[in-house]
Amino acid sequence: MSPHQHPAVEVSGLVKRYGSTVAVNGLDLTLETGTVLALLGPNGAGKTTTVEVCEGFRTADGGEVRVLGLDPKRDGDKLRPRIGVMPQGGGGYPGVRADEMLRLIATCAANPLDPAWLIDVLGLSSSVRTPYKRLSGGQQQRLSLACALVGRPELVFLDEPTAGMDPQARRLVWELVSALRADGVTVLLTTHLMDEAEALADHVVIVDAGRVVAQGSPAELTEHHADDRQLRFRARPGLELTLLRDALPEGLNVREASRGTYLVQGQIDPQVLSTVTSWCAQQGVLAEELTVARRSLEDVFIELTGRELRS
Ligand SMILES: Nc1ncnc2c1ncn2[C@@H]1O[C@H](COP(=O)(O)OP(=O)(O)OP(=O)(O)O)[C@@H](O)[C@H]1O
Repeated sequence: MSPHQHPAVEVSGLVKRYGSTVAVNGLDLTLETGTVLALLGPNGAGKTTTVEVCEGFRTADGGEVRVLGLDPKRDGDKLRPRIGVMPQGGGGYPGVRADEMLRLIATCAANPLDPAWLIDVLGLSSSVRTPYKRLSGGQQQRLSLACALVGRPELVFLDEPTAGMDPQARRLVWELVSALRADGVTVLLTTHLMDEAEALADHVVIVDAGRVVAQGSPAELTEHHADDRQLRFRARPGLELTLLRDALPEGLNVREASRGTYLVQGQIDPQVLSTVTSWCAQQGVLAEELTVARRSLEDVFIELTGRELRS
């Protein structure tokens, strides 16, 4: 069978428990070869656990997982040379120097990329002799990404690849992921950053409490309610919204989406905006950061999970 006849990753009904905690609760996802999939969810949603089962680091309690057509646990020896893994939080030896670590990993690969080139591309040239423990969090992340890529994997797992990075380093990583995609490499990444998912992913899977709550391309997820807009403002938490609901036309959804963040969703017209600001004035409430916008991926995420994203 040609390797392109099956998806790069196929997960169905995945269940994983830690004692009484159900970390993953019947999760399904399909990652097509040559595409980028972003797994998006609040803290503790089960993203890392899912990725670690796919990598063969954890054993599932139920469900089916196929990675490049293989069982990650049973066929780990065949799978490992074909995948690259960037774990959450780096994972380097404290005393090892950046270039030593990358060269060591490169020696394990049949046809590695040039470590010096990767060091340069990832902006680590000035820190090659720095011990891992003295690298900044963002530098450790970049080194970890280099280690995941040096073996020219067909499929890469990136667990929060830009966590702790400054905007410039983040941009670098985005460019690298786009270049990987252009080269036909398949990528499964986890992220809390909407702009990251929107910029990089062909397919976004939103996960909450171990289950998929929505999935699609970023455009599909946001265009579902293309005519709807969202009015959003911040004010003191716990405002009583009954009077506001009564004053607004039917069909608008009004709620405190997360502590101190209020949303009015639906057909927002100038009259609705005026009603909301008048109500705020009556309540003696200064509505801060008031915006009216089309629904973004972040709005979809908050609506589905009831949680703000971690910044
Ligand atoms: N080794 C473990 N032992 C016990 N419980 C665990 C372990 N790893 C994760 N969990 C729990 O399983 C659930 C899912 O965790 P997981 O790390 O997979 O979520 P996540 O979506 O990756 O979260 P984050 O964004 O914070 O990394 C959480 O409730 C977490 O506390």
